[in-house]
Amino acid sequence: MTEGKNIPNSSADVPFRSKELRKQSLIQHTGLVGVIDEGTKTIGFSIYTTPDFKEIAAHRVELSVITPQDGWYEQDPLEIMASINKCAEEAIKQLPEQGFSASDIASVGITNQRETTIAWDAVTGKPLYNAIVWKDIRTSSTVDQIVAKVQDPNHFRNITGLPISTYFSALKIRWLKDNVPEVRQAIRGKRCKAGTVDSWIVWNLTNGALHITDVTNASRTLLMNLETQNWDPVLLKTFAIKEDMLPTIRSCSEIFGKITSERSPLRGMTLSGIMGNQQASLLGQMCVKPGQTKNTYRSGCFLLCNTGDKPVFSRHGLLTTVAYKLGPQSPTIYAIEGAVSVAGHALSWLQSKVRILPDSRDAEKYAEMVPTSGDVYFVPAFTGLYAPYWRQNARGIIIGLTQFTRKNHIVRAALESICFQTRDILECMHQECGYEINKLHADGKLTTNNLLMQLQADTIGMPVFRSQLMDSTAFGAAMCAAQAEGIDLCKFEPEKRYYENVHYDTFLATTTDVERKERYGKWKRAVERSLGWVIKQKKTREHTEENYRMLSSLPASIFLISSFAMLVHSFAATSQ
Ligand SMILES: Nc1ncnc2c1ncn2[C@@H]1O[C@H](COP(=O)(O)OP(=O)(O)O)[C@@H](O)[C@H]1O
Ligand SMILES: O=P(O)(O)OC[C@H](O)CO
Repeated sequence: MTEGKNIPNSSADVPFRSKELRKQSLIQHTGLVGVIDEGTKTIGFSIYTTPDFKEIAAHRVELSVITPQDGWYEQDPLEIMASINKCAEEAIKQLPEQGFSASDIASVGITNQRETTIAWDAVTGKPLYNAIVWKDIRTSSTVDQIVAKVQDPNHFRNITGLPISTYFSALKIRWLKDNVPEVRQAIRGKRCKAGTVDSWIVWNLTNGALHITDVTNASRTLLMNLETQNWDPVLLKTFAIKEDMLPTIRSCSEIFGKITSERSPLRGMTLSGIMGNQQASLLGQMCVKPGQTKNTYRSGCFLLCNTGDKPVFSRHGLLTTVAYKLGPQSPTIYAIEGAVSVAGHALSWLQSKVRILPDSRDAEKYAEMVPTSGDVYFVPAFTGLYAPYWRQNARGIIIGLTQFTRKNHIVRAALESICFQTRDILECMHQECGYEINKLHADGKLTTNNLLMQLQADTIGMPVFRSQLMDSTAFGAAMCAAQAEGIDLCKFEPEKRYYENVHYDTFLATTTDVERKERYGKWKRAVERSLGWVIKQKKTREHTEENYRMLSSLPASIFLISSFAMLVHSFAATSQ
């Protein structure tokens, strides 16, 4: 296990968070709330005052990614827990300086990367395999087979709100079951537990007393029925997943239990919030009315539009998902979502693989050195394209190169690709929901890039409001945990601006309709050329690293046969 490197506490950089302000505002505080923010790249623990939600302490570390093969992304579940403990410990150390101590933390919330799947042994508490990360595409061939058979990638959409895709947890659990002998053995012995990362964290923090997830995370598994908000029997049978492996689905905000792990610096504290990270940032951006839309710019981009208490089902490739349910008796609020798999990740790629960028943070400086992208278009379809295309067979292209193209043009084209992909989704949202989306809330680390924000406004022709509170995700999760019944550190009032010091920077479009239309048209042509590049997916058993030795002991046909069985069942089940 490798421990990630520490990241400086960003709260220190935000001007309004002066020590004086913090001290003045300490007087009326009622309690603190801590948030575990388990992102794909970064894990953090932040501590907020209530009821005004100022971040007074935080620590973040980077999480390693294991990429044994092209398209495979894994993470070490033990590193996830060790990093959470480290972040909590370091953040708590900062409290005395603010006049607080760990005992002032009245409640803890969790927000996490969604879909990423872990299986573990309930007896030993040990993971049975690495976490399979959301963007991993090892199950592509299974998806292709299912889609070919049912003739429709949207076969389960009316139940789950999701298309059949490698993105979601069901296929990952199924892969673990079919390919990891330890998982099969644990299933036979009724010792196997599986779930998204929130479930793994809760299991560890409570010494195995709780195996739960919340409705936002569950809605990303391709196993939850959006209407009943329970595991759907048809889907469980289709993927041959036993319900006893899975966590119980709870609301996002209620007292779940106490943290009891002796390894956790949070021991003794109450766990009262769980939310998928993109839903948490929707709440953190206060997008609580139908039509309000946010985009979080991180490794990927995630656009969510609140659709109120009715799910809106997409005809154009968007996902229908649970936005939040702030208590067992509270209404379920839904959202429609478009996910971009590669956003900031394209910059990381230019930095670490192509090496034309010293650091992702230099992207703005590099791109500003040229006035345009020189008609270069970059479609970063490294693992296919998500919404609205949902094409696994797309691959990345950089097109429009001439002898005058410089690395700066490519960096600028990478930034523009983030903006174009965002526009693709916004156009869909407009068509699906009929809402007049006329502004976009932006957050996430990448939004520090002013040029990106300006290019975004110029690409969509509407204002972009960048929250100065870069971390809307943790803020949303903090509100969620703090408002739980029995914790009552705040009352969730959508009209109220909890963060009175939060300001937005506004970026207004400077382009004409004609310019936008022309450039977007070229983007669409570039996307066209990226589609269908992969003619045949690699077989899942073509593995290269020692980690996968267990695969080689498998009869080659097991996965295919079992996939076929799934299909037969799926047909039978869904045609009833
Ligand atoms: N200051 C910055 N300027 C530009 N890009 C950044 C900056 N910081 C991070 N990024 C990009 O954002 C992505 C990581 O965002 P982060 O929020 O840490 O991760 P994740 O989404 O994986 O949890 C990286 O791919 C990186 O390229
Ligand atoms: O950790 P992030 O910001 O990359 O978010 C990942 C998403 O939750 C995946 O659906």
